[in-house]
Amino acid sequence: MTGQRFVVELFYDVVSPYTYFAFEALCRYRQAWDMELKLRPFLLSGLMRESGNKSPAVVLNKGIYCAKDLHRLSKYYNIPFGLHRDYVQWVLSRNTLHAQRFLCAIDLYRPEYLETVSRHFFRRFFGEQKEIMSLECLPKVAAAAELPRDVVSDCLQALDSEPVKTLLRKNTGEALQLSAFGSPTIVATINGRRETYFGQDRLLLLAHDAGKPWLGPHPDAPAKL
Ligand SMILES: N[C@@H](CCC(=O)N[C@@H](CS)C(=O)NCC(=O)O)C(=O)O
Repeated sequence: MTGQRFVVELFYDVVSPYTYFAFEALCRYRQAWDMELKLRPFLLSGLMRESGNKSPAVVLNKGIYCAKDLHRLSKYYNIPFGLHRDYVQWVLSRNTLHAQRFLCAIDLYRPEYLETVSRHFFRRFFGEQKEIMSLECLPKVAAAAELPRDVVSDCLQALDSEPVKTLLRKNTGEALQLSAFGSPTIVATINGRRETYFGQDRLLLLAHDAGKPWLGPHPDAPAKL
């Protein structure tokens, strides 16, 4: 690596369970990798459509496998996790446009809250198994994230505004240009080049390519002797 700051961008949609683990893992690795982590909310349903991909939820055996895989990951990362019994129906019939626009509004107007609000969408959906697709859930997520009231109302009012729509389109379009087809899409700038990785399970490969250590799910925990 050259002397430049190590930058990693996470293109993400809070509908994606694998992305929850990637998000928390990257947040945990900020210090160990001396990394600037840029959160880039995008719309997975739009990306899937534009890239010609389909949700893994439409293949029954993949769905069965993923349910097991995600529970293993929950133990590995020590992150409480579950899927609502209607999860598949929810993700196939609704999208996260409101949630992802809300995150873009926060990124535009109060970016210091983007990480915590993103985390509370994930926690609500996968920790509490409550839906995150409605407009009504936005103030609840914001309250759980302790967002100041004026920020909540400003961001809610901005949901249909051009700057917010433009940012969501920009992030989704940029991911598409980087050959993305799913979430999490992780883009690391290594020796001046932006390299694209798909999946939380590629973090160890990203670490290898960037010359950073992969220290498992808890990089800050003291090593067990
Ligand atoms: N192996 C990946 C799986 C990630 C994954 O399946 N993501 C879903 C959304 S939850 C997706 O976008 N899938 C697109 C695809 O598999 O083509 C990981 O460990 O993160």
